[in-house]
Order: sequence, then C-alpha cells, then structure tokens
Amino acid sequence: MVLANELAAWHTLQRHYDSEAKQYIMRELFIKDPTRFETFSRQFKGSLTDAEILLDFSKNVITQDTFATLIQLAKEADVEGFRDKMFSGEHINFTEDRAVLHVALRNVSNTPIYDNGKDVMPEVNEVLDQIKNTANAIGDGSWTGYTGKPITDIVNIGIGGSDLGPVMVTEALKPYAKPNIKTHFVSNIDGTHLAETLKKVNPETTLFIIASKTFTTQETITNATSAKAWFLETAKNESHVAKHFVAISTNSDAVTKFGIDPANMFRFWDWVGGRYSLWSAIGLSIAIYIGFDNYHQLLSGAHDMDNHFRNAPLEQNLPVILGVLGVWYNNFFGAQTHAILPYDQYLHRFPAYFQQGDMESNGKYVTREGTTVTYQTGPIIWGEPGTNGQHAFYQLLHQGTKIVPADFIAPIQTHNSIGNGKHHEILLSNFFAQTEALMLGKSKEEVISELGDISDKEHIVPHKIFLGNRPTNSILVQKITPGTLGALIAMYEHKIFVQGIIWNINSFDQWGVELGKVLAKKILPELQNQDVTPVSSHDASTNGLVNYYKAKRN
Ligand SMILES: O=P(O)(O)OC[C@H]1O[C@@](O)(CO)[C@@H](O)[C@@H]1O
Repeated sequence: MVLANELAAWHTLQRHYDSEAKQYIMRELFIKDPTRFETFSRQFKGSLTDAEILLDFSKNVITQDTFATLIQLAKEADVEGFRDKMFSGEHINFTEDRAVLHVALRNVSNTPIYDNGKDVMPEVNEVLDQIKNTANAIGDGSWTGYTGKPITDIVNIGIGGSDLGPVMVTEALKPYAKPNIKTHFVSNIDGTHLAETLKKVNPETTLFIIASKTFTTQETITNATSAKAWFLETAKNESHVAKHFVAISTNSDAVTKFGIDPANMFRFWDWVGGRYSLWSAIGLSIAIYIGFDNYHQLLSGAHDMDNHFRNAPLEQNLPVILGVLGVWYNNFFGAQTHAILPYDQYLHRFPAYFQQGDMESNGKYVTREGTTVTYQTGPIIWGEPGTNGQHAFYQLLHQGTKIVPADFIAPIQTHNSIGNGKHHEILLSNFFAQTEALMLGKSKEEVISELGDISDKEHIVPHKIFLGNRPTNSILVQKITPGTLGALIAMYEHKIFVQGIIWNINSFDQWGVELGKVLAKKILPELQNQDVTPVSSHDASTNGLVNYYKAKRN
C-alpha cells in the first residue's frame, strides 16, 4: 500500500480542487443541473427488515467529475480488496494479529465465515442462543432473584465499547422496550455514577451485567466490585451472586476469578473490536430490554447493510459515498471535524457512539507500513440532536470561519405523533430548512431587500449575510426501527472502514488509549498514601497539581 497522497486519483483531486472545485458554488451547481438531486441521491432498502434509507448527497461541493474521481480514489486505495479481506477473516488488524469480524456477529444468513481456517458461526450462534434464552427468561419472569422475585432492573457496568453501544441502542429503541424492564448504565469510575444508579434499584430484583472484553478495565472492575459489595450487604450469602451477576468477556479466567459462575458468562472473541461489539453479547442488555426478536431485527438490519457494502458498485454504495465525501473535506478543504445531527430525540446518543467508533478507529498518525502519515486522518466527530443544536452551535455552522461537513438524519415517521403529528412536521421543516440554508446562504442583495430602508441599518448588513455553500448530507429513514437502526450503524461502521483504508492506517487497534492508563496507575498510589512528603517523580505541573490536591483534600 502507498501513502494516500501518492495515489493518482489523489493528485487528480488536488488539481481539481486547486483549479476549480474550491471555487464551486453549490447554489450555481443546482441551477446548472436541475436533476442534481436525482444525480446525487441513493436509496437503500433492506431485504431482511423494514430498513429504508435515502441518502441525498447533492448538497456537497462536488460535480460528477469530482464524484467520479473520489470513487476512483477508493478503487485505487483497494477499498474493495480490503473489504473482501475483512469479510474473509484475514488478520487485517495486523498489530494485534486479529481478524476484524464483527460482521460475523450479525451474519443471520449463517454463511460460513472463517478465522484461522475455522468457521466461527457455530460458536456465534451458540452465544446468540444463550442471549436469547436469557432475554426470554428475564422477559417471562422465569429468571428470579435470590428472594424468588422476577428481575425488574438491568445494570450494565462497562465503559467505551462495552457501554456506548448498549446505551445508544436502548435509547434509540425505547419504543420497543419491554414494560417490565428498566435498564441502567454505569461506566464512569466517578463513584457518583454507581451511587446514583444504586439509589434507583432493589438488590432483590436487579441483574448486574459486567461487560468487559478484557475484564481488566480498571473502571469496570472497580465498579463491579463495589456493586457486588453493595449487593452482598443485603443478600449476605455469596451463593446469591449467581442469580444477580453475569459477565460478558473474552477472558474467562478473569471472570471466574472475580467470582462469577462460568455458566453466567457470555463469551465473545478477540476478532470483535470493543467499539464494534454491540452485535456480540455486549448487546445482552439490549436484547433483554427490547426482546430477542427485536434484537435479531437489529442484527438483520446490519447484515442487510453488510451485503449492500459487499455487493453494491462503489458509486451506488452508501458507506463508500459517505467515506469518500468525508475524505474530500478532511483532506482537500481542511475540515477538522464532522457533525452528526440526528433530528430524532431517540437518537440523542448516536453522535457520542460514533465519537468512539470513528475517532478510536481513525485517530491515527502511523500508516500500515509504520511510517508517519503526511496528510490528515480521522476527523473530530461531534453532534447533538436537532432542533436543539440550532439553539446552541448552528451560529458557527452558518456564519463561522470553519467548514463543518454535517450529516442530517431524520425519520419520515415518528413514534410519537403528539399534537396530531404537528410536532413532527415542525421538526422536519427544520431538518429540511437547515441544509437548504447552509447551502444557499443569504446574499447582500437579499439582506438589503429584506431590510427595506437601510438608511440607519447599513452597519448591520454585513452581519446578516450568510456565505452559504456549507456541505451537508441528508439521510432520511422511514422510521427508527430495530432493522433501520442496525442498517444505519453498519453504514457508519463501513464508512469509517473506507476512510481508514484510503488513509492507509489500521482502524482496528487502539494503542493510543494505553499511555494515560499506565500513568494513572503510577499516580494512584501517590494519592492513596498519607505521606505528606510532596511528590516529585513527575514534571513540575503534575507534581504541583498532585501536591496541591493532597494539601487541600482534608
Ligand atoms: O471492554 P473492555 O475491555 O472493558 O474495554 C473498554 C474500552 O476500553 C478501551 O478504551 C480499550 O482499552 C476501548 O477500546 C474499549 O471499548
């Protein structure tokens, strides 16, 4: 593999940007081509679920030449070749010598998928049956606690990929929740997170899910230990733990050592990245909360998108289109961030989920060959639901000095047609208007004609001009259902994959999270001891901070 900026298509894009594209005005491009919407929109329809997605990418600073060259870039970077390597179990996560096979977890068609020559599907299905049986037993009340009462509350203890996915999906699919189950999520080591949660639950009717791929994560093991101690204050007998604690991990030794019965362990595999693990038993809290059938629809929606990603020609391929458009702004327009703006309150944790998904995958500066990249890689991902963002940061989107490519996402149908659908129509009117405004802007002439007599207002005219020409993608789905959500998540996962291949980086390890953890483990004993001698083992700032804390804490 070569550096992205050594590819012929990259050079073509650079020339194209320098010579014309940087001058493109979308407003004019729409006038030139009245069929621009048809030219630059694609539809996805699932075959296994009700998932239907419209991607309108016509409000981008592109022409057909631009788009063709961006697709050519994906071809030259061998996105198709690496895609096939991923699906065939090649160890493309080469720094950890692992396959990248989260697609096997949702492979509901059960075609064999191999890791090291072994079809992984039998054990995937074995765990899926375990998830199903557990979700059903809790759902029908046959799983009872140590006093014989059914489980009413699920507390998932995990962090990062062992938390963000279950949180996002249980929020997004709240309309499908079982009436008798409440879910809670504890992730932060800050004692507040566990303390506030334990106030809400009864040890007799609570199931704790300890979710940790490695089962060594300090926050999770500490929280789990404290939760177990809290439980035993009431339950007293250690034998009751088995009815109230289950573990999800790849590390059975550590699970057993913690004191969880191996029969209560749900395993998954090292070829599942943490940020790609909601499809594994890490999704147990989801399956319990919405029921196994809906969880299976989630998997099926993702599988539909996997098949689309594998088979659709690149120029028809939603993840590829989103991926190359992101490269266009990140690497040629100098955009540093990318906003995900869901116009749906249930999707309020969707941007946060892809902060880990995208930034932990592509926040890298070393190529697959171990050299330092000479171009930008992963963008900063951020976002909040609409319409709230409009009252918080849209000023910058419209009149700031930074280009912020943004994905606007909305459902055609709402789950809550309150006010006889009036709320949803207002929501969607804003969804449509914002991308229109960002693209069109407002000219000086328009401002003046709006103001009418400007004799005493000339000084404010410049402040009311909108430059426009700000790129957005509009993603319309039929309704936020399990199948649709599965397809949407998989679409973004594969977009991230496409970008990582183009940037020639390993999107599937995360060495960058280790240094902070190691240094924290060195500082912890300095905080725990009552020694009044000032610490001096760090830089002056860290020494100063630690000593200030130790002097002031009592
Ligand atoms: O699931 P676990 O092993 O407890 O890891 C939790 C999270 O910690 C990391 O930062 C890796 O250390 C994320 O990649 C991961 O999702």
